[in-house]
Amino acid sequence: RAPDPGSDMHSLPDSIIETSRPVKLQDFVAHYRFMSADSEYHFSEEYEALSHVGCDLQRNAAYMSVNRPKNRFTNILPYDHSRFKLQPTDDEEGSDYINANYVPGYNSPREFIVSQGPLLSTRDDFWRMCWESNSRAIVMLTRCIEKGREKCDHYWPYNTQPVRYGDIQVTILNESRFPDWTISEFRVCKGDVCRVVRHFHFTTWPDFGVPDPPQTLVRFVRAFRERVGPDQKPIVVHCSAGVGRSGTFIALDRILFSIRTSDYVDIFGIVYEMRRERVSMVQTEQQYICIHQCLLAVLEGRENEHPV
Ligand SMILES: CNC(=O)[C@H](Cc1ccc(NS(=O)(=O)O)cc1)NC(=O)[C@H](Cc1ccc(O)cc1)NC(=O)OC(C)(C)C
Repeated sequence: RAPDPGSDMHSLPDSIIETSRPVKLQDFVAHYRFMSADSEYHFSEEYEALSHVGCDLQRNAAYMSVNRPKNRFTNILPYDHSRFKLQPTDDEEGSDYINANYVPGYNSPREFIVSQGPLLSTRDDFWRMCWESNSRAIVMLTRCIEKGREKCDHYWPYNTQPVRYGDIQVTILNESRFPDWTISEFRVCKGDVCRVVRHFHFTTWPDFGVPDPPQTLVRFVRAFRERVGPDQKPIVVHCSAGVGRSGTFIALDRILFSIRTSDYVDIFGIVYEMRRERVSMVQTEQQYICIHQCLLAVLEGRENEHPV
């Protein structure tokens, strides 16, 4: 049973810290109705039961004075045990640091590298992370500017002219614009070695909010997976802080894989596992409910439904 909200989980033996709440798929519609009743009371209780996950984990690298300016937000800091480490440059303290963590997916315990939206001062590090991890896909879930505030640096070229980010040169090869996302291919080169990296940019997901309608997110994940197979990893995922929208996207991706082979779905367990690797993954209760609404739409055959 989950500890009562507000209790100090450090003092609880692992044996009673709840880590999963599987639901039989054939019961999912009834489960959703139960959780939504009484102003979503049971969704609130379940989401609150996740609130302390990860609070025992260390973030020492993030707190180093040389690294603090590399963090976009003071409260979104990567755990030491799962953080992505850049290849350090000789004796430069903090040169291995970027605000990013490995996060498990359906296909691998390190399927995703989840990061904050690059800052102008860290975008060279971001490209170094993409290169050193050999990632061939970047999922971006925020706009660069939202309501007049910078949420993410424009870390890729504005046109087809090549741009250098440290030792990495990026050139846009092509761009396909859709109503809710843009899919581009970049040529990414380091010295004479070049790769193609695909960029999946969801452009209509408000910060702290949910896609409207939720099916839009299902269709985005489908469009992404039509182009990126289960063997292609790691996949870099970011939004602005790299927790709310990024966690919601990864949770849905895992669920859409799992329902192909399992009679059960464990949304609580998926979010629990992600939060052991990166703080606040799925950052609002409405995002947690949105994951359920996406699955409901899929199970009821409504994923391609468009609002009238
Ligand atoms: C609720 N807002 C936040 O937690 C954001 C970080 C954040 C998280 C998630 C998202 N959404 S996203 O992950 O989907 O991009 C955006 C921003 N944090 C800040 O704005 C923090 C303040 C804060 C808010 C809430 C909290 O519990 C602790 C500290 N401010 C902050 O870091 O100020 C700077 C940018 C001037 C250094």
